[in-house]
This record gives sequence, C-alpha cells and structure tokens, in this order.
Amino acid sequence: MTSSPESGWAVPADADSPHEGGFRARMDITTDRGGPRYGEFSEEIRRLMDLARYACPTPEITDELIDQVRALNKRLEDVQIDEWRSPAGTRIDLPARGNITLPPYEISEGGPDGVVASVTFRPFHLGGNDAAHGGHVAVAFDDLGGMASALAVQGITRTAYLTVSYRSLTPLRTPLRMHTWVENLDGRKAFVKGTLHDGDRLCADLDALFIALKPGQP
Ligand SMILES: CCCCCCCCCC(=O)SCCNC(=O)CCNC(=O)[C@H](O)C(C)(C)COP(=O)(O)OP(=O)(O)OC[C@H]1O[C@@H](n2cnc3c(N)ncnc32)[C@H](O)[C@@H]1OP(=O)(O)O
Repeated sequence: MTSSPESGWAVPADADSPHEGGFRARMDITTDRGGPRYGEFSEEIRRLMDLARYACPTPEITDELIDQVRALNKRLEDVQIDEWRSPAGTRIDLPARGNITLPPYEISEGGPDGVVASVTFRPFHLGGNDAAHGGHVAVAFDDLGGMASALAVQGITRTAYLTVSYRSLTPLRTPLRMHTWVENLDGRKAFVKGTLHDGDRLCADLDALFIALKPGQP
C-alpha cells in the first residue's frame, strides 16, 4: 500500500505497475473504466464542489452534510486503485480525460500545430469577484501545454518552467478558447506558447519549457 500519513488515505500499490519512468510508459487507455456513466459521476462531483464553494449551511445542515459526505467517501474508499488504472486521467472520451482535478476542457484540434481546446472554469475555480483563480488558469495551461509538447516530441514531457501573464479577467462558467503550441523544439527542450481567449479578448498567455523525459526517467 502507498499511504499518506497526514490523512490516513491509502491506495493499493500495483504489483504489475506499467510505470517505467515518465508519467506512464505504457499508455493503458480504455474508455470502459468506471462504466458508461462515469462522466456523469465526474460532473456530479464538480457540481458538489460548485455548490459547496458557495454554500452557507446552518450548523444543523453542516452536521447532516458531514454524515452524507462521510458515507460517500466510505463508498469511494472501497474502490480505490492506483493512479495508472484509475479512470480519472485515462478516460479520453470525457472532458479533461475524465480528470476531475483539471478545469474541464474539450479538445477540437491536436497535432503538429498544437492543441486547441474549449476550457470552462467552474464556479469552484473562483479566485475573486466572479473571476477564475490564476492558479487554475496555470493548471489548464500546464496540462494543455504538456499535451502540445508531448505531441511534438512524441513522448512524455515534464514542465521545467511555466510563466503565465494575466492580461484580463478570466470569466467563470464561460467556454473559453485555449491554444497551446510548440514554438521551438531544441533536442529534448520544447518551448511552448499559449493563449486563452474569451471571444476576441485575451485573458492570459503562456511561456513555458517542457523537457522530454529520457527512458526510465521518473
Ligand atoms: C498526453 C498527456 C498530456 C499530459 C500533460 C500533463 C502535463 C503536466 C505537466 C506537469 O505538470 S509536470 C510536473 C511539474 N514539473 C516537474 O515536477 C518537473 C521537476 N523537474 C524535473 O523533473 C527536471 O528538472 C526536468 C525533467 C524538468 C529536467 O531535468 P533533466 O535532468 O531531465 O534535464 P537537464 O537538467 O539535463 O536539462 C535539460 C536541458 O533543459 C534545460 N533546463 C532544465 N530545466 C530548466 C529550467 N527550469 N529553465 C531553463 N532551462 C532548463 C537545461 O539547461 C538543459 O539544457 P541544455 O540541453 O541546453 O543543456
């Protein structure tokens, strides 16, 4: 078992792990894990986060909610699995590969010219004054910048640096256009640029370096 002493949370270690360096040496992709309604489950979890972010329950309702969320967590504890086989991150048929920790996005283009996606920051991605938190904007750039670099090097990359310039407020609940592309490929180094637009308005742009991992590199 791999465990986190702070929370007592543990996931079963995979005796036959496909992890041989990088994020995932063998991409074990399937759209079956979690079942046909896994996308609905992810969406309900996001909705839970949205509602919790803006909720102001009475003490009695907080007591009730704790019991209900504990029961839900208990149910999820029973079906824990290692990161390499969890649907979250491998369900390529779902927004953001089914990864509920990412701002949900849907890719419309992905290839040598980069990646174009529609990203929607949810109410729970609030930074302040109804605008997205800058950290969540960086998360979206990291993932889609990582995808553009992975496509360019045809392998796994890791972020060496990532600079986001915030040009105007990024709205919540609005489909936004994110474009990431490799400006320059120099050996293992992929210099990536990116933009995030709300219609014609530039919300943020990206300047990042991703490094292609060597075989076996963690
Ligand atoms: C399809 C699926 C898509 C999924 C996308 C998911 C994307 C998510 C991406 C991430 O979030 S990754 C997590 C955040 N990143 C990290 O945790 C990385 C931590 N750092 C490292 O692991 C290593 O430092 C790193 C792999 C980035 C580089 O180490 P290496 O030992 O492989 O490279 P090395 O130090 O030999 O440097 C290689 C080249 O890069 C240059 N370099 C490395 N780090 C740099 C840096 N920070 N700034 C500028 N240049 C840098 C370095 O100077 C050198 O240049 P030259 O080849 O010209 O000599």
